[in-house]
Amino acid sequence: MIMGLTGGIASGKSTVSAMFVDKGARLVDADVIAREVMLPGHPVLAAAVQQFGEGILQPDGTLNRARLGEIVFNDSEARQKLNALTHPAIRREIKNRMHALEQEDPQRLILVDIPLLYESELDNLFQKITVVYVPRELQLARLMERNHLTPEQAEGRLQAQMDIEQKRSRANYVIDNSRDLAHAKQQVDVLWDRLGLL
Ligand SMILES: CC(C)(COP(=O)(O)OP(=O)(O)OC[C@H]1O[C@@H](n2cnc3c(N)ncnc32)[C@H](O)[C@@H]1O)[C@@H](O)C(=O)NCCC(=O)NCCS
Ligand SMILES: Nc1ncnc2c1ncn2[C@@H]1O[C@H](COP(=O)(O)OP(=O)(O)OP(=O)(O)O)[C@@H](O)[C@H]1O
Repeated sequence: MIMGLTGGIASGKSTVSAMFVDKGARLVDADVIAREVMLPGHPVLAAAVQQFGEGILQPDGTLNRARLGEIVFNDSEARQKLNALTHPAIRREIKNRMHALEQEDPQRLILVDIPLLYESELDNLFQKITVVYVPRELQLARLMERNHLTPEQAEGRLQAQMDIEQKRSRANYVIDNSRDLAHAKQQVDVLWDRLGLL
C-alpha cells in the first residue's frame, strides 16, 4: 500500500514518518528530493538562478536557503515562479521512487511525505492520506522555535500553505501531534494495526 503523509509546516511530518519507518515502512520524502534538485550542478538550481539572480547563491555556489526563503515566503508571485521551476522535477522523482519501492517490496507500506500534497493536487496518487495535525498556534510556536524565526517570518511561511484545518478535514486519517511524542506514537501504532500491517 502507498500512503500519502502531509500536514502543515512544522506540524511534525518528519517526526511521525520516522515512527512509521521504525515500524517497517519505506519512506519517500519530498523535502529530501526538493533539496537534491537545488544542489550545485542540477538544472533546476540553474533555472532558479536565472530567475532570481546570483544573489540566491552562497560564495561557494550552493543555495543560500535563507535568502531564497526570504524572497519566496513573502511574495506569492515569486513563490509560484519557484514552484513552477521545482515542482515538475520533484513530482517526477517522487513517482520514480514510489514505483521503485513498490516493485522492490509490494507487501510493505510505502509512505510518501509531501508537505504540499493538497496544494499541488497530488491526492489522486494515493489510496489513503494521513495528515499530521497540530492547531495553528502550536504550529506557529514550533516553527518559530525550530527555525529561529520572528512571528512575522513564521506567519509568512504558514500563509504560503493551505490552512491546516482544511487539510485535516480532507484526510483519511489524522495523527494529532499536539501532545507528547508518546501520544503521537500511540496513534501511529493504532493506525498501523488498522491498516492490517502487523
Ligand atoms: C525556499 C527554500 C529554499 C527554503 O529553504 P529552508 O531550508 O528554509 O526550508 P525547507 O526546504 O527545509 O522547507 C521547510 C518547509 O517549508 C515549506 N515550503 C518549502 N517550500 C515551499 C513552497 N514553495 N511553498 C509553500 N511551502 C513551502 C514546506 O512545508 C517545507 O517542509 C526551500 O524550501 C525550497 O527550495 N523550496 C522549493 C521546493 C519546494 O516546493 N519544497 C517544498 C515541497 S516538496
Ligand atoms: N509531539 C511533539 N512535541 C514537541 N515537539 C515536537 C513534537 N513533534 C515534533 N516536535 C518538534 O516540532 C518541530 C517540527 O517537527 P518536524 O520537523 O517533524 O515537522 P515537519 O512537519 O516535518 O516540518 P517541515 O514542514 O518543516 O518539514 C521540530 O522541532 C520537532 O522536534
